[in-house]
Amino acid sequence: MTGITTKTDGAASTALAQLPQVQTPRNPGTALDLDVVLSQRVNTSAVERRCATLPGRRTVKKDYQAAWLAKAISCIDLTTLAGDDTEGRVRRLCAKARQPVRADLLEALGLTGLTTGAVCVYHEMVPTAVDALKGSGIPVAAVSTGFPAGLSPFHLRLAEIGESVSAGAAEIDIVISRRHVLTGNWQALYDEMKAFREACGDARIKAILATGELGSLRNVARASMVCMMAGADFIKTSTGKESVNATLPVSLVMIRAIRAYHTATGVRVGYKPAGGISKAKDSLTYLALIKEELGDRWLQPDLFRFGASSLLGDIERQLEHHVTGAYSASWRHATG
Ligand SMILES: O=C[C@H](O)COP(=O)(O)O
Repeated sequence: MTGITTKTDGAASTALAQLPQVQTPRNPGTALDLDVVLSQRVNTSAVERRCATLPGRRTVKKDYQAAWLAKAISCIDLTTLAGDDTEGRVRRLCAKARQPVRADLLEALGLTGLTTGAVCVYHEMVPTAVDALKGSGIPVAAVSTGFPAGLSPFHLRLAEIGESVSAGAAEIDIVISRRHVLTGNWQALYDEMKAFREACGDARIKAILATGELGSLRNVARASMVCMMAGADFIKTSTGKESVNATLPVSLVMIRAIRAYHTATGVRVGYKPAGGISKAKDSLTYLALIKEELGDRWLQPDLFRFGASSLLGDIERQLEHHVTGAYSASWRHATG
């Protein structure tokens, strides 16, 4: 991905939009340390209190908001994961990933080089996406391992990863076995995650925890830690198919696990909230949370992504409002 430049005024907007595009080293993982895993505890009411104040307290306005929204776009894994996906739909999505905002709005904002962070599809659509994104530098992410339930035979889940990597996917979003978390079988979760990581080879691996199915925030914290110890490059909340997907409390717990892992190992693991994030305002809240809890280094696409199918359309509407002062109907902004 190329660097983003923007004409919007202000040091903060410049700092946000122009941090150098880098690629963090991969997470080599550690041995499974059950003492550390079992020491993960969550004060649920404190987490809820912190999250309740966040959306109202943190608002950015005018040019700063435009710069933050451009930042959000650069961190979107633009996603289509539907049973009726076609090559045509995936090609339209990829065109949108290459140019996420209408040309006249980009021109007015003085934005150049803006793309989404990746395009995320099912395995069958990987070759189409790879072809459509050729030369753009935008990676293709494939959901894998029997997504979304993760209940297909283990050897097939490993083979699926290999197939997607061979087809050109640079990122693999795996789903963990929720039952290993629900039964406290941390060794099984670690072994599974490690095997998935090995099957990925050079492709970056995102571990989808499906947090809405893990029963408690404590389980979310422990599963996050085990997946990072087993070498996850990213931890991701949800498939988008659970009845509860990304939430701020779950995000705070996962982000703090990432911070603890970084403190212990020096390794930066990425974070991807996914599922149900469709409003520009919500994207700003997530960016503020990351900035406050992890710092600016995590506000780069190599360490932060939104998994979202419809967020981009709302961000584009907000950017149009920023430029013209008027809101247009959502159908005027093609989202693929
Ligand atoms: O990983 C991405 C999610 O499946 C997208 O969910 P969404 O359609 O609710 O944005």
